Amino acid sequence: MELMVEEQRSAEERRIEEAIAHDDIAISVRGVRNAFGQQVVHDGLDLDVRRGEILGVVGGSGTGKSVLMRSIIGLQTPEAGEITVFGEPMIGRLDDEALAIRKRWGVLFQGGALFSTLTVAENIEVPIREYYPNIGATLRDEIAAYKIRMTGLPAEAGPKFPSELSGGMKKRAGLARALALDPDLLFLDEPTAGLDPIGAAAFDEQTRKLQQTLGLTVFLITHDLDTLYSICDRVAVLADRKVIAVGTIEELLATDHPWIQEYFNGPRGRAATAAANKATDGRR
Ligand SMILES: Nc1ncnc2c1ncn2[C@@H]1O[C@H](COP(=O)(O)OP(=O)(O)OP(=O)(O)O)[C@@H](O)[C@H]1O
Repeated sequence: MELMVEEQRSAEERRIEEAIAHDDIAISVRGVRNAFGQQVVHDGLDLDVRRGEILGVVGGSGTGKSVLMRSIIGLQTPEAGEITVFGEPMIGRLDDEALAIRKRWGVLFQGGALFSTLTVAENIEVPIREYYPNIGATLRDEIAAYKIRMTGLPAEAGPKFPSELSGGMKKRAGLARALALDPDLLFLDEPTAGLDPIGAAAFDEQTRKLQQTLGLTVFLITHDLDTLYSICDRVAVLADRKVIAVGTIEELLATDHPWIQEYFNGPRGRAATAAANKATDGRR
């Protein structure tokens, strides 16, 4: 269900659509510096996210994964550097200036961040109300119902409040809200945190399926090694205030950075490798 009707599209929106269709780099981050008082979180951070990939973002606690995501989506203003999304500069752009690009992404924040006083359907409708105030209640409800189905939630979830949902259902409701505007870019901050392994694997599978069918570019922050092995095309590693390496897991394993070796070759990393190899063998 495409929300964007032809006459609503401004010249800027058309330019962004062109970029989305043709640019190979969805997000470009160059020389970004973020600091909170004396604490420097990023310094000279560079990263490219390729169009159509799932990029996993990993790093120790506090290395600034969420701050990086917030910088890209304009919730945090870096002290220095450049960030473009589909060629549009993001730093220092006022909310309404970057509106056309903001409509093209969806965000699932850590913990889901659903509005507790709104039902699932009402939560999904929030971005539609905000960005497309002319869309009527009936169409809004239809879109919400469609997104509920799309993320694997039962139809009965629509009128429920977040407090009535399981952890996995809350994540799916958050994902449904992130997909409300048919985005091209999806930001997921630790989507499988707090889910049991079966729920986490199902969520990963849903993410992969949606990414493939909708042609999404996904920026995915995670600590979950299984997620990295099962659905990420490439992985970016944050350490020492920068992205110290980015590539496939195989490419990362060929580097000799101690954190990367410890992370992927530690006991949990080895278990995830074995599970991934078993899954690949099973598919042959
Ligand atoms: N608004 C803020 N004010 C002050 N410090 C902040 C703010 N936001 C983040 N920080 C600090 O920046 C650092 C990076 O935080 P961030 O949440 O990005 O880490 P992370 O890599 O996502 O960690 P985790 O894996 O634990 O979620 C932390 O030390 C955090 O305390």
